[in-house]
Amino acid sequence: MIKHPPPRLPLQVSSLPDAASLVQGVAALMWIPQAALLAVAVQGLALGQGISAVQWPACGILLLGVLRAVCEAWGARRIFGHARGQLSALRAQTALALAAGSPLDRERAASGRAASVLAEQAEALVPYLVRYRPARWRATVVPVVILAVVASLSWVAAVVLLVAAPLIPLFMAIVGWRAKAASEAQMVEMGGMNAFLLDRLRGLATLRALDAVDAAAERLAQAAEALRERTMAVLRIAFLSSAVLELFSALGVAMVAAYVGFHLLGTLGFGAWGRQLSLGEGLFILLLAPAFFEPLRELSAVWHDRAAGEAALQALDALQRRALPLPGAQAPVASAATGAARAGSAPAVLIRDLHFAWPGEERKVFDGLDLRIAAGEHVALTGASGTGKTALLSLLAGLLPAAHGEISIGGVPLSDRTVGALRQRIAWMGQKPHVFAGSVESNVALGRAGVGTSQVAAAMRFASLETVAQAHPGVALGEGGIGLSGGEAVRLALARIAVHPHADLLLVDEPTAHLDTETAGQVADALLALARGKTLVVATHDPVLAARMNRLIRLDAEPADAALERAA
Ligand SMILES: Nc1ncnc2c1ncn2[C@@H]1O[C@H](COP(=O)(O)OP(=O)(O)OP(=O)(O)O)[C@@H](O)[C@H]1O
Repeated sequence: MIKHPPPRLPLQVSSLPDAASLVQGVAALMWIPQAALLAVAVQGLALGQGISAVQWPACGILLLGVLRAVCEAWGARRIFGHARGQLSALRAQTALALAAGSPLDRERAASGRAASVLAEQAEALVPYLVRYRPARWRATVVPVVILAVVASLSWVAAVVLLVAAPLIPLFMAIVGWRAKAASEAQMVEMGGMNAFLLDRLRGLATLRALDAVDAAAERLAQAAEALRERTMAVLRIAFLSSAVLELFSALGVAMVAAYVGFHLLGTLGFGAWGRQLSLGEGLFILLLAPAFFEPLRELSAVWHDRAAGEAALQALDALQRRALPLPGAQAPVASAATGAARAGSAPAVLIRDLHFAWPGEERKVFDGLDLRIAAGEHVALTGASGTGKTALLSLLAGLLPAAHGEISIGGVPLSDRTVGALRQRIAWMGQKPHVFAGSVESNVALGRAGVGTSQVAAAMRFASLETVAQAHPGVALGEGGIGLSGGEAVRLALARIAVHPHADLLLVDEPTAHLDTETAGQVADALLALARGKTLVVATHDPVLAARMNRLIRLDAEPADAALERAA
């Protein structure tokens, strides 16, 4: 029995400031000595010391300026590199989690949405990590240090800063809640629109044939309009948060300036720990006041990056949710050599007490199914539509996890550990083989290891594909197999199986559906030629194909003992 994987851990980015953020914080604090030197120079000029009062402070300011620029540049480079690394890791983790879901999971994220989240929305993590996180760290450290320095000279100026400062985070928090909700809504809208667009583009032929293009275009226009409104809402909130902050920081600086001015004029003689501030000290406080608010303003400017970054993290996290895991997805992939070593003669297939129900559904597709297929036997799975032929083939191929029961292939029980190696000896042909955009050759080879041009050419000859016009070098097929007829697409799928070197269990789903009698006959001939000496399980409604198999298994047939019971 296939075990379900352990519960997934939520996605996280490391929360501690790294060395680069620390260096950037120190760079921001360098303004304090720079302001002090500037104040000393002005004080010297005021005392009539002339150019000599300016020379050394100017050198100091310049040196500190260069040092600050170097620190900021180094920190920014490091933070950016680190952020890209973290984003790549999160993308890889999400892509792996997506790949670890069964391809038959109905609840899988729509391809358009997954692509939109992985490619576009995930990018929002870079500004979040590069701008918001360091800004948040600077906003917690720099104002505290500046406040302490200002308080050592004037407690009144410190109190003014202290009163103005908490209003900023308070308003930002209020705005931030709205920003997060707006950002999430915008991203959902964008993902939904991408999914819709991709889906409708895939079904364009159907829409065009049934004259439903206008309706789809209208829905798309509505989705674009909704996205525009959501984007404007996010921008409005971003502007609002900046405006709130600018207002409070301007008020704070103005109040400090008013106090320092009146103090120097002697009107407000208190607030400097019982002494009178000098011109230099007053100027120093004045220069520090905007620097006190600077990190908070920076934080406000990047506040919407936080909302977008957290929404992106949640979206990446949501992509990892799955109702149906892919068996063995967590186990290492077995090499072709392992598969070859295990394959000797065609395998027998044994199914014992198999139970399976789709997630969230009461009705069981299989409720204790027992089946035995001998080594090298060719069987046809038949039964009314919906009886579970495709589901059974998928369970045998390890594409679906069984709830209970045992499947063994060539004496090896199918489990998370063995499924990778067993797939090496299974050839699968689904009901709707996917044809990728590209050449016929690349569609046959599918980039599989050990599949060279000679094998591809032989497989194409076998499936009579080399006579197809689209199989000429330099001719590429369109998305979803545009350029191939239905019969040619089936032959392409047969060529894919033919090229598989180790496959000795062929699982084939309705290969002759929708084909004319002659083509269906050719496909059946090719399939039987391919299955010589191999075990073949084919799901079919085609009585002609079924008649050519060794045995027929009706999935909707009543179990023998149940029938006996009823007769009794
Ligand atoms: N991915 C899926 N998620 C949930 N239910 C599914 C899924 N695929 C199929 N089903 C349901 O499972 C049941 C068995 O489907 P399955 O495709 O195995 O039938 P089938 O015998 O192959 O039918 P057909 O002969 O029409 O191809 C059906 O009731 C179908 O609606």
